[in-house]
Amino acid sequence: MFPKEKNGITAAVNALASSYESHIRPLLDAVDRLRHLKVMEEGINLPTIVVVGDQSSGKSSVLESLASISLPRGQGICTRVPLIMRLQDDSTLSTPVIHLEYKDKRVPTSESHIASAIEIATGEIAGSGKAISNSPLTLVVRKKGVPDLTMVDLPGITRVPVHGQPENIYEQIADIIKQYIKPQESIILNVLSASVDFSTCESIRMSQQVDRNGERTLAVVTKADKSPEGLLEKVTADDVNIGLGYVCVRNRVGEETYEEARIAEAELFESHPLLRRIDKSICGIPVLAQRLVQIQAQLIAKCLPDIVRKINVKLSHNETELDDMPQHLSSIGEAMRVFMQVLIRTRETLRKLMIRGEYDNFEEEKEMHGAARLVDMLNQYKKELPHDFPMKENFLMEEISVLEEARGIGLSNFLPRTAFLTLLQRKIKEISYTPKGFVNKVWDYMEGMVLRILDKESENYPPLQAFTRRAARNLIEKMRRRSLQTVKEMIEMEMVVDYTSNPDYMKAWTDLMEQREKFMEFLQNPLMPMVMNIKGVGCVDVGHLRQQHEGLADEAFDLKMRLVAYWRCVILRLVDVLALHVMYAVKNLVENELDCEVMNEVVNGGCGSQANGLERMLEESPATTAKRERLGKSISLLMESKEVVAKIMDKTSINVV
Ligand SMILES: Nc1nc2c(ncn2[C@@H]2O[C@H](COP(=O)(O)OP(=O)(O)OP(=O)(O)O)[C@@H](O)[C@H]2O)c(=O)[nH]1
Repeated sequence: MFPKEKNGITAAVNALASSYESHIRPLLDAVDRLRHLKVMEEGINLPTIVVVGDQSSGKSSVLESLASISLPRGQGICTRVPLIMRLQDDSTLSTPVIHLEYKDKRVPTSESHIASAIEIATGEIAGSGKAISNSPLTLVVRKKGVPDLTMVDLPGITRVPVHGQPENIYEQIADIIKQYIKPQESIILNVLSASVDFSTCESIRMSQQVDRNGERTLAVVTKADKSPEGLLEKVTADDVNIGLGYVCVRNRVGEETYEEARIAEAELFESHPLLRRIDKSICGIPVLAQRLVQIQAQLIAKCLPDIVRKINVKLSHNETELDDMPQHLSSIGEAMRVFMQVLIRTRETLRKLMIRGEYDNFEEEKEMHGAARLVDMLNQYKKELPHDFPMKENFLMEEISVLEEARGIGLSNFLPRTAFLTLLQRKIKEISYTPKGFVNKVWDYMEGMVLRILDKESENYPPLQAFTRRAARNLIEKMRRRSLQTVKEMIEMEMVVDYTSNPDYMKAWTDLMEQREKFMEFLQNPLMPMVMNIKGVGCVDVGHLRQQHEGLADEAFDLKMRLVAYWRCVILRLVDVLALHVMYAVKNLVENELDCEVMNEVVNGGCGSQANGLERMLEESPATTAKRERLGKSISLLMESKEVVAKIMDKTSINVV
């Protein structure tokens, strides 16, 4: 499929270029355009050939050989920033056109100045000295006969910091390398010196961490001229699991020209007694160039559909996020419109939750099921109220002592009303804390509900929230006070007036009084048991009434039966009236009062020098502005990227599956 090696790199690459120009070039241009657009900052990885290797393994020399240009080279750390090297074959050029791109700058340079230009640029990015940086430097070389390749050269891995290097240099370099080799879209070009045992190479250890089976790793063995012994055995044994295979090379040595270097390399693998035994299909820079061009084309074709998908997903995600962001308000009119929407939505949500019992948006949040929670609170309140007339002392003793104190001169068969009222008041006082507790509970709950809904509906406008929260709290306090006043009046009315039109009262009393005769018989007949089961009261001991209180017992029994019958009406009234009051107040709050209170606070709240709520809504928080800008930038970048990829998809036969 690929042309066989002819006389050196130029011939081979020319042949490649003519057969693949129409396919590889546009794909490469598209990927480079995406790289230039910094689409990787959006979390979209691009197909990349990443050059890694231990320090001084010969990475830069390999790149130099491929490009036939001089890069900074030597002992110690030379590559201090990721160097993206873009080689473009341009047969129309008689002299190469070279430039560097970094920090939004484009710096033209020439073949003879390239090394120093890179050193200057590296210094600007990473600072002078030996420090390293993660910001890349791009080198674009347009030259006749170079392979169309884009590769990233990374700083060499060093365990021991040399003088002037930070203590954590290893971690810093390892982090950069991992970031580049981790994505599945990266091909790892692992540069190994023939003079070392491959299994001890740090770069092998690192690439194995991200590419266990070596499927994405190609090894280039340099310095074949310096250490030819055992090289054939090493690449044949493949102890370090290199999936894409090995290519052995000899780079330029000393002041050789690139032409001289290629001739020397060809001779070396042709005539050296140890090296000539190595298969020619894995020897020399021209072979490496062919392999890389082939791998790169396959990689791009494989990755492009996924890149398109990722761009689309990211784009629609960012567009939705931007759409969901609060609208930037520029006039009071706009602020008013948005505020009214907040009010309307709040009212509708509360209406559903508190009145209609529709919980569609809060299905899982039981505490938000307002109408049902109000019923729970009412049931609990009902349970806490004593349904039977409370009795503390022995049966009828309290009634007898009250009757004794209420005696006056008059006919003895009239039951004194004051005795009835005294006992009633006493018992109502005892239970008065229960209705108070109930209304407090209701308004505590309502405060939580109203604040939560208001906060949710106005979450995009934090300055508005301060006003709406204040209004809601004030209103709930007002409603709470009103309810407590209602409870107070209700209790007072029960204490001063004994009245009911409920026919159940007379029916119940008559029913209870039918036990009177039997009760008197229990008192008068010493043979009867001491304990009697009285309807409405339960099993009671009556022995203490036999000797001393027989005279008043009959009257006290009647009084007790009236209280028992009436108590049921009182409890019913305390429950019913308060239930109606609470439901009415909640409905009123939702339908009318909340709107008025919030509106008043927002429009008139910030008196004097302070801005009112609507004016405050016009102020956007710096975080929101920054987010809006970031999303806007990201969307235009992704749209541009999408266009770049769409064009290339049209030109080639690659489809998104
Ligand atoms: N004889 C010989 N020397 C080589 C070969 N390849 C590289 N060298 C020499 O090895 C030294 C290190 O090479 P570089 O290309 O700078 O190594 P590097 O991996 O880029 O170095 P750092 O970026 O500093 O990690 C240089 O002096 C090169 O001239 C080769 O194939 N044969």
